[in-house]
Amino acid sequence: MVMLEVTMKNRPCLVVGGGAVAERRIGLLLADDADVTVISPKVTDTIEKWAENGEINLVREGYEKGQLTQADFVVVATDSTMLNKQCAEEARAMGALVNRADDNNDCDFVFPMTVREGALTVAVAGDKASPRLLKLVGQDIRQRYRLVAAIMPALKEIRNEVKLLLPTSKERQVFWRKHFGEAELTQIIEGKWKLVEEKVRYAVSRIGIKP
Ligand SMILES: C[C@@]1(CC(=O)O)c2cc3[nH]c(cc4nc(cc5[nH]c(cc(n2)[C@H]1CCC(=O)O)[C@@](C)(CC(=O)O)[C@@H]5CCC(=O)O)C(CC(=O)O)=C4CCC(=O)O)c(CCC(=O)O)c3CC(=O)O
Ligand SMILES: NC(=O)C1=CN([C@@H]2O[C@H](COP(=O)(O)OP(=O)(O)OC[C@H]3O[C@@H](n4cnc5c(N)ncnc54)[C@H](O)[C@@H]3O)[C@@H](O)[C@H]2O)C=CC1
Repeated sequence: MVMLEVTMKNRPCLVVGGGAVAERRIGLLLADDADVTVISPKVTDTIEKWAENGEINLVREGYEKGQLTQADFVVVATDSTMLNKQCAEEARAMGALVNRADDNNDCDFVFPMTVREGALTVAVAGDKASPRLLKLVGQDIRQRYRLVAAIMPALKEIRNEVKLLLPTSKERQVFWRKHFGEAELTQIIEGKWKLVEEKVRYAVSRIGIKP
């Protein structure tokens, strides 16, 4: 599998099933403004609220063969293995990519464990070995990189300045490789961003000045 970030805005997505797993996936899709349709006779309270607020289109029926509407991504998450298998086959025949909650070998795409902390997004996948372990790793990463996330807006600003001062991509690459490396990352993690910022800003101020 190749890990990608996909823009879901206005993209037709279908979720079959309305339980806890479906709810989690719908939440992720809505966070990027996907066009979500849910097919399920029963749904969780949260899914019910999304439907009331017009955030999703809810079809209150049990999925039956031949009932799927066109979608780019289909999440299959009913509590019946037989139904899930049938639904995944039908969705694929329509050309959709399928995520099947009860069988990790029958997925065209999976949802990696994703942690967001400010501007930082880290996604962790684990060869489908243990979602529980992924969750723990994700929590650990969020903790470890909290300070990194916090300084990202400041670093972005410096990067934009460097873009204006150094005209070629090659020059910018050389600049960043020289002034921003593992040692700086360690300092940021240790809460010493101000020191790093000072050093990098000094280097920026020296751009164009012969050593
Ligand atoms: C393949 C994948 C496909 C996919 O669904 O995309 C898949 C498949 C399955 N999960 C199962 C079980 C559980 N999944 C979770 C939790 C999460 N599962 C997620 C991803 C993925 N799960 C994809 C793999 C990604 C990869 O590994 O690279 C996370 C990361 C993201 C998310 O779901 O959004 C989310 C954590 C985030 C969160 O909780 O916030 C828990 C933990 C819990 O509930 O506390 C349990 C119970 C404990 C356990 O089993 O470890 C079962 C067995 C069902 C059964 O036994 O019947 C299958 C099916 C199978 O294994 O065949
Ligand atoms: N991928 C993952 O992270 C996990 C996957 N699972 C698997 O996913 C399955 C679903 O898990 P939960 O959401 O917890 O189950 P759940 O029991 O909470 O929800 C099942 C949903 O399927 C719906 N459903 C039943 N028949 C249907 C039909 N004909 N058409 C449409 N919807 C129908 C029900 O109305 C209900 O909303 C589990 O059976 C399990 O195999 C379980 C835990 C985690």
